[in-house]
Amino acid sequence: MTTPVLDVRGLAFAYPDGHQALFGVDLHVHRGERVALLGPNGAGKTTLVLHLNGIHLAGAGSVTVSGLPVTKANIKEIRRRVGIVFQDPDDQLFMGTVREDVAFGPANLGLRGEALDAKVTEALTKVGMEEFADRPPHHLSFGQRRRVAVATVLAMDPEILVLDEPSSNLDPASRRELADILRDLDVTVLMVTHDLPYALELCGRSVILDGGVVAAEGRTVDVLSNADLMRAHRLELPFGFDPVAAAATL
Ligand SMILES: Nc1ncnc2c1ncn2[C@@H]1O[C@H](COP(=O)(O)OP(=O)(O)OP(=O)(O)O)[C@@H](O)[C@H]1O
Repeated sequence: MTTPVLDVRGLAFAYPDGHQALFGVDLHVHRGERVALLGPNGAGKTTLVLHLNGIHLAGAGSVTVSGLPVTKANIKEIRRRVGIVFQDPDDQLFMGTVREDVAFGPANLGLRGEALDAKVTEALTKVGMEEFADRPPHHLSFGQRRRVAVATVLAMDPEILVLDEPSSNLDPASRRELADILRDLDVTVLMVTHDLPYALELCGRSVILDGGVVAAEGRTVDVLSNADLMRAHRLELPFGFDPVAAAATL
């Protein structure tokens, strides 16, 4: 087996108020995989994600991205390798135009001129937003802003794309369009989601985090069709949704 792109080992973390959110998490994501991170509210999913690019630093254990440990000293390179798309695109878009927002990261890495323009166009094209390059982000719809947020991260050529609740607040058509975009990207993905059909559609493997530990993992169709496991971790499928039947149509 190759070295995982993302290798989390024994990760434990307590917040400054003493609340322990992670109790020794092991998670491995290999190149080209799309993995869903599932779990009830308060399980520690966001806390884990915030360790992947060094917003939080491990209390115990380690996080390694393509062999490079997430430490203060490596933070710049880690943030190039790990692109996080947060739940609220407004946390990520702060420039006057879409083009400037997408250019911000690669410009910080020293890209200039035509090479920078080409990188911005490439990233916006991947998310179908190239026509909106000169618009102010706050003139876009929520779904369009989420796509631009994805483009700001893709422009950095990340080794792993981490998405926190990518389908939240999207109408059904935007939700489907984003799924089509994500499926076509040639990038390793870790996706936190409560949208279980979305996890099934996009991610071959799912990991359940609960109580700050990995409680189970396996093929998404197997995880979602295990009624006892689902109940134990407060995971609920939409009424009438049959994961085995749905998986057969993918
Ligand atoms: N800044 C903080 N200080 C103290 N405790 C925190 C802080 N942020 C989160 N927590 C606690 O850590 C635990 C894990 O929270 P986290 O946000 O990682 O869960 P989550 O799985 O992402 O939940 P959700 O599905 O609701 O987004 C929770 O008990 C939460 O109350």
